[in-house]
Amino acid sequence: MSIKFLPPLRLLNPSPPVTRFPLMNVGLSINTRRSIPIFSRVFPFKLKYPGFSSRFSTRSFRPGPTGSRPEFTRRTGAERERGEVRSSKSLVEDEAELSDWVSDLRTNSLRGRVTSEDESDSDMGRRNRSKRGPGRDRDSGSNRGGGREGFSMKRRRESDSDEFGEPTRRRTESTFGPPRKNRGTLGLQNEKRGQGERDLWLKRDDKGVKGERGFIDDDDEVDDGEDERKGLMRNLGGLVTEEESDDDDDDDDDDGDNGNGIFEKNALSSTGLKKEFDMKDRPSLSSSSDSFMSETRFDQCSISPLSLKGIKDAGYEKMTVVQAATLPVIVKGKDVLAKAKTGTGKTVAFLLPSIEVVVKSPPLDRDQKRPPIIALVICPTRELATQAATEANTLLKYHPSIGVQVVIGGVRIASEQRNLQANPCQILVATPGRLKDHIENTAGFATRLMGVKVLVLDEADRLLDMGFRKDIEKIISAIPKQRQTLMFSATVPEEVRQICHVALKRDHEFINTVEEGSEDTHSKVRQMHVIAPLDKQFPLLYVILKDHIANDPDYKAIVFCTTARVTGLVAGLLGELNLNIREIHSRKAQTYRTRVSNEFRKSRGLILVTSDVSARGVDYPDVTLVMQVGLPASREQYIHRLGRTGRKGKEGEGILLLAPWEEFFLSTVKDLPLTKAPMPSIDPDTKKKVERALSQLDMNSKQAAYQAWLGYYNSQKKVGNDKYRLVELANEFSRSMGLDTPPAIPKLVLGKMGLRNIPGLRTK
Ligand SMILES: Nc1ncnc2c1ncn2[C@@H]1O[C@H](COP(=O)(O)OP(=O)(O)OP(=O)(O)O)[C@@H](O)[C@H]1O
Repeated sequence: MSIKFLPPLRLLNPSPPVTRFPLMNVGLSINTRRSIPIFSRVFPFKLKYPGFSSRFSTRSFRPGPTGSRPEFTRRTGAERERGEVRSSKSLVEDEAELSDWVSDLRTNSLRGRVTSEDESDSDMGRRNRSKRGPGRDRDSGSNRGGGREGFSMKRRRESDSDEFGEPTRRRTESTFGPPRKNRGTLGLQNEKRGQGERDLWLKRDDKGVKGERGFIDDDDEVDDGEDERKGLMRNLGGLVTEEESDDDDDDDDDDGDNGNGIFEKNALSSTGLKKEFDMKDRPSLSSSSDSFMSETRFDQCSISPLSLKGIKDAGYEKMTVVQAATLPVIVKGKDVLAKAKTGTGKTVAFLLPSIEVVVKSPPLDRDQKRPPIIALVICPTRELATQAATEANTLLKYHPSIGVQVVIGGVRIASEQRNLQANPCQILVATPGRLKDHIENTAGFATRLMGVKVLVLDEADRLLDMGFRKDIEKIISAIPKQRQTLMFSATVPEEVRQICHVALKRDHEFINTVEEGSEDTHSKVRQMHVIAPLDKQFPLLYVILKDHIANDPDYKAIVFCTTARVTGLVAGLLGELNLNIREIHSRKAQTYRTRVSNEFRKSRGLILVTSDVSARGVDYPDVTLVMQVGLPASREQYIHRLGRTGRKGKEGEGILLLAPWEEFFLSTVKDLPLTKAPMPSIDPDTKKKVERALSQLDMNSKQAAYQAWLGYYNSQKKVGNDKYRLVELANEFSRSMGLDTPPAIPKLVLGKMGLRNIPGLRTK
């Protein structure tokens, strides 16, 4: 048996010294049976599937090899200064604050505080807002984390009107010559894409999700500022925590298990250390090295017969690579941090074992006043949460006694409360802000959460970034420590590895299905960049989209923009240019977002113009092109956005449109096969057409876009550091919208941005 070890560099890659995570120290006595070391050293991962490392690696994080108190490394003052490893500090800064929060919950929950069913969401929202102070709200839509939308202090309600009416599909001529089949947008090979994908947007009316509409009321729009939080991730380097959860770590180290078929050898030895893995034990992969499918069938794993029936009905026979790699480990009860490329079936990978935990739990007693929630799935966006709940319902087809519900921002909390009471569920899918609202305001909810046995953080790196982490910490403090935690993402930057102890046990497995030396993106997705000054970008966007449409009548494109307001502007422009577009961003009502999302899922011949609310996880089948206009907030965000195409091993195309001064971004993705595209030409007619369309756009939308643009780039260190240059660039953007004079910005907003008295800005 040949055993491959990972390169020494990686073996010498311990996490930073970690201290006891203060959150875990607060009044939750439940299931805490042992004291936890104050410091622990996270040991290098172990290769779990030797010889298989080229396909995926798995790392086990453990205390010292002898089980002794782990060592820790002291940091020098200089290191601290550089912020390489910051001293252990929760984002919930005051430990006492968190402690009070939790004990308050307990008291209220035990008292059975009743929230009036008539209490409107807005009332509650107001109350919460005032409690949290301005700028603290999340799912209820405050502007947080640096004012991605120009620091507007107040969110506006938006009507739920469809601005674009019926599709206006029009065949257009290709800028690069006559319409060509089998040619990419920018002249590259473009084969016909697979058709007839199963429509996964199944609805089950007998379950909590009831499609989307069942839970979504019409009249309350609040946006959760998802856009506004992006971009913070990159700053995590300076905010890395050393804290560690103080979970027990040996209970899960059970000695192998009984019936996990092919994965039997993956058992842990009685010492808690892994046995080496034999090549023949690894899940075999389908013949194509690029395939996301494995050769392992679901029935080869210890899954309940009813779940297997559900899987079969869903059309799944074999596991995807990430499912085959994680399922056996998860069903043994281990905590798992898993990395797998976009569109490769991570949702099923965490839902299926979570369902199995519910199956093994005592059945729900309908008369129980506060039936426990057993599996808690947290997703960063509403669309993603709804999608995960829908997938759960698909898998639960033959488990009529297991219920799923979703709680997300933008929906009346009172209606969610009614549903939670009327249809007790064992699986809850939630966005963080709304979940926290329920913990604080829904009678008996905190008690129900004490039944959680599995916590899932989907898009884990996102949920642990600064925009969400504080809420996640609070949520974690409200559920039992003795639980299994699963974290999944297509991107797991080192910073996240270092702070994952916020949620995971020390002995968790890191299962990385991205082949060693391979990119984080799919080889079947052609990636190109176009560098052009701002004044050329709108015409270029139009030309590229038109060319794509001409090449592929079955096109389905997504255009990502930097902020919600810029998205609104671009959507307006492309609509004015008679392209068949829809728009989704956080400034749109949730009902509208849901409707558009569903429509786009089913459609062809449509362009979705969106902010980063659609960047992660959303599974739109057969997207042919992903365009990213302007600086992506981070390398991770670039990868997730691109991942909306090329799902399930299909082909796709990605084009990144940057200004020359944004070219520095390319260095952050230089390991990805991103090539320079031939510069499309803009004929004078096209130029005029775009100018005319711009002139038709509402001034308010231009003003809002300008302010948002300024806010976004101000928050991007590389651009925002030089305020003078930033303002010059913003005014260039303003001119690109056809404005001779840049719009005025309220003084207060400029003050918040740190841009007062910068020449070139107009104030009001
Ligand atoms: N075993 C399977 N066989 C075939 N298709 C599958 C299987 N498991 C999942 N899928 C399908 O694969 C697609 C992508 O799955 P999913 O959305 O979970 O990907 P993901 O890895 O979570 O992507 P992202 O990183 O973008 O969130 C979905 O349409 C899903 O139904």
